[in-house]
Amino acid sequence: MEMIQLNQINLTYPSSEQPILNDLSIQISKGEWVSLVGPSGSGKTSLLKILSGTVEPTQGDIVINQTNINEMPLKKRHDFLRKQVATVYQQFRLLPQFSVLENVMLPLVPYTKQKKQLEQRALALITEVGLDHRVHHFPEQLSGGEQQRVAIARALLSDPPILLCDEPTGNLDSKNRDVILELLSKIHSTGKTILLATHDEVVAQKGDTIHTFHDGVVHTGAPST
Ligand SMILES: Nc1ncnc2c1ncn2[C@@H]1O[C@H](COP(=O)(O)OP(=O)(O)OP(=O)(O)O)[C@@H](O)[C@H]1O
Repeated sequence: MEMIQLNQINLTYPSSEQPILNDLSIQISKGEWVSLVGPSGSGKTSLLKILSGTVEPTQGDIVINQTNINEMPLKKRHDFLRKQVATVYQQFRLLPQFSVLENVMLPLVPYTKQKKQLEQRALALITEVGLDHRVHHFPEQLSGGEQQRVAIARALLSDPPILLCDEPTGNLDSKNRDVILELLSKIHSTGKTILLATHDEVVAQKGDTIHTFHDGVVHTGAPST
């Protein structure tokens, strides 16, 4: 079953004339792990932003989980995407003044009355990423790899079927990279669909499919075995 369909997506940012994505059409199955590779500036982050609703394409249809999101009013679209998609960033993006537990809980605090249940879920996710001994630490007290594990727990809080990862290991050494890849593999095995942009060949090879971006178009291939 298809989880994501992108039909003839075009993207030109208002401030430039150069199209970033040119008639891009890709289908992604439920549970697929897709690597997005290609030179800097080729549009990988832009595509992830289109899927998280932070950038609107100039043209084209986006169908997520059988729902055409172009046809939705803005607020409904954002509510829908909040449940379907979560993003993990290269820079972790944790809030420094909040503890690990608070960072993981925060995205759903405005939407939840049952704070105790939310806390229990956050604690379970923190344990799942192997950081139960760091629950009350603050981001600056954690290594980069640990911070990224917190960010992954935060992304999983709403149990979204789709995880977007933008260069998630770009700030990590190879040992921490491997820890994050192992964690993502575990998450993938629970049925999540993963789209991961990377410049790291080792990371790209983890995908079931590799989409290579170049000059606004995309070539699709399988990882080498
Ligand atoms: N808000 C914006 N307004 C104008 N141009 C933008 C905007 N965001 C990105 N761009 C441009 O769009 C192009 C694609 O950027 P994008 O970040 O999608 O590339 P990328 O493949 O993810 O690059 P990298 O591998 O360096 O992260 C770049 O030339 C960038 O400068």
